[in-house]
Amino acid sequence: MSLLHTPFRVSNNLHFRDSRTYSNLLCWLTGSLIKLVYFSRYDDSCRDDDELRSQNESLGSKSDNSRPVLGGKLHFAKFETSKINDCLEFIHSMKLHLGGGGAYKFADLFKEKLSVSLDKEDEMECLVTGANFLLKAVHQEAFTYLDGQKEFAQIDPNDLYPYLLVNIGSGVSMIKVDGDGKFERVSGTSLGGGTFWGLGRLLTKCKNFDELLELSHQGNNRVIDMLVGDIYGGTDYAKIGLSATTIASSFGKAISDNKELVDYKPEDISRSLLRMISNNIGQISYLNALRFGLKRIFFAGFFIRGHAYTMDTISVAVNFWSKGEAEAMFLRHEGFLGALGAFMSYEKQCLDGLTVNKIPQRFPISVSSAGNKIYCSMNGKSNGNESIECTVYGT
Ligand SMILES: Nc1ncnc2c1ncn2[C@@H]1O[C@H](COP(=O)(O)OP(=O)(O)O)[C@@H](O)[C@H]1O
Ligand SMILES: CC(C)(COP(=O)(O)O)[C@@H](O)C(=O)NCCC(=O)O
Repeated sequence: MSLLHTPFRVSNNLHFRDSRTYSNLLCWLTGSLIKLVYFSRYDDSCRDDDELRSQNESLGSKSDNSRPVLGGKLHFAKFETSKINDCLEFIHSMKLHLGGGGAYKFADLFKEKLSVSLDKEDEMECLVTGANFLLKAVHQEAFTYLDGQKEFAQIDPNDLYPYLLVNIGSGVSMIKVDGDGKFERVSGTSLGGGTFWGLGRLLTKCKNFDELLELSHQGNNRVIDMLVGDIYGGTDYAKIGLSATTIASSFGKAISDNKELVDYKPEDISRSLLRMISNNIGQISYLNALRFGLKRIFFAGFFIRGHAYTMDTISVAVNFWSKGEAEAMFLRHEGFLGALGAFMSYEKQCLDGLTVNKIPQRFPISVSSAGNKIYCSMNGKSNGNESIECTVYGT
């Protein structure tokens, strides 16, 4: 693991009891994107602690009157790594550096600009902690996506394990998760989000990731991909279960066409590339799920970006290779698992005995995490900058 890919948190004194201005920042700096997770407490004039306590109790969450309670929100934000200065400015303007988290390559920068030091965390461990937390605590976190239909999955926190977590960042990690802190990284592939963005940038001259993704909407992969039908005179190869429209060879037409790069539309290139990467990840993921008898596969990482075509392609690949036996699921907070996991570990280490109690507004879900009860609800739109309402109990 390179330092660039290491999650960090800022060490700081956390004045938990005297916490009117409490904000705890966790900053995750990796190859492409910097993720921030931070907690801000409600303005005392908006909600008082008794109100929060009784709200939780009315929803079934037991609280201890002797412990201080903080109501607030967990916020999520992301910045491109090249825009580290915007990120620092944001942290500074929000005064987040006064409370907590974040990465090594930028240690000096953080020290110089914000006067905070950075601690190192284990990436896989944080990913798993973040995934377990979200899957157990956040209502409507996981969903399936097929043929344009998004369906939220009902996850029973008591029947979550084992599952395969596929994190699609710059590269791809496949992790078999058996419990809290119990996991094994079983596979991976270097053909991931960085490959899509890197090759896409070179081949289309797109200036940013969103532009490349947007292009793929309008493209037609059949212009560049060689289909089974292209090989067998327009017909299926039914005997081995391949329809005429199945991709036989990604980018395969580019070898036979007497064309140069400029002759292809960037839209078509983007589409083919997106399908190639998504298909491949879906297939390898399923094979690993099969290897360990795992029925559920959760896909995360910022490559996905809640993009319909990406999710659809991954779902179709899993469905195709498993003959309908396995199902791909996606997470609303796809890109924040590591940051959230590091935030959770910070809570555990620095705030001994802390209970995070998240306020369920409509769908209370009780989960037990390291002996603590967690309740939560979501605000905002999926996979963007959003927040989770929560209350925090101190010791
Ligand atoms: N704004 C963006 N800039 C760069 N890459 C992006 C952006 N949004 C999504 N991505 C995709 O997300 C990938 C990085 O995913 P992420 O989960 O942040 O992993 P990493 O930890 O490797 O940075 C990129 O390789 C790219 O495919
Ligand atoms: C090295 C990494 C864990 C780093 O994580 P990332 O920043 O890509 O999210 C990941 O890129 C990866 O698992 N790459 C694939 C390596 C392989 O198994 O071939």
